[in-house]
Amino acid sequence: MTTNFLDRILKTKRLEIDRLKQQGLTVKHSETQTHRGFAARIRQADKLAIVSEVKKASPSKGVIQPDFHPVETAKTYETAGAAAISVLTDEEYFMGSIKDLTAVRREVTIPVLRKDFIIDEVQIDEAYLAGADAILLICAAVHKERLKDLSGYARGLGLDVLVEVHSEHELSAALDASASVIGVNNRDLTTFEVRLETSERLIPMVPRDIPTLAESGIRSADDAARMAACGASGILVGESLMRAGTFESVSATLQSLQVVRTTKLQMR
Ligand SMILES: O=C(O)c1ccccc1NCC(=O)[C@H](O)[C@H](O)COP(=O)(O)O
Repeated sequence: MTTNFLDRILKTKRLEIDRLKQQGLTVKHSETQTHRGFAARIRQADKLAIVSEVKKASPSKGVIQPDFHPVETAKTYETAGAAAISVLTDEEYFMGSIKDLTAVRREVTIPVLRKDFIIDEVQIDEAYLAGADAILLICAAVHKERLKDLSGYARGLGLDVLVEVHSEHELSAALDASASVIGVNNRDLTTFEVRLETSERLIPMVPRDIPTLAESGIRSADDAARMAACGASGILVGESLMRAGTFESVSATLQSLQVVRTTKLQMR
């Protein structure tokens, strides 16, 4: 049997889940928290909503930003007009941390997404306790029925759920799982190949009342305009913002991506 990179990541996640369960990590019902609406921010943005990602490294690119300051980066994103922040919390493959999420959430006022490979309720509890407003669920990582369970569990805690798809088949599972937002990942997580055509094919199939994000490989105003033209409510951008460097350069990059939404999109 061949093992792809996603399988490798999920194997690591199962070990992390065992550790979290051994620690007895769980949400008590008295621990109610106020959440910033992630889906609402994407829906309401008058231009293409930019979910800006705090991402030190990735399996496909290695170290992206060696001079990594998650809180400063997130504050720059917010000042430059990001709709929300995505924090990669995976340690082993992305050099992130759940502590980065807590620190970022404390210093910004916009919603914060936990970007990780979530396959168990205990990881949702961990996200909740760390202060996340939303979590990511990846269709390629869980079976259809588990996706529904995990989405229902997160929404029961008041978290928004971004469900990520890469094919028609996965889109149907995401719709069944009552996603708050549907993300189309342009990156194939098994081969790392990036094709913006994936969003162009799938986003028009999403019912108009569900906000959508085009994810990965968006580097220029032209790319952003292509995503807006196919009806995306917003885009999720990591690498090109992380490589931008200075405050001025990050702001200029982010603002260049905030293209006008299409007429069709304004109706979402
Ligand atoms: O980025 C990777 O190499 C990667 C590999 C395997 C699984 C997931 C991966 N990335 C997660 C993401 O979805 C991206 O960080 C996100 O969409 C931003 O993409 P980009 O703008 O291309 O950094």
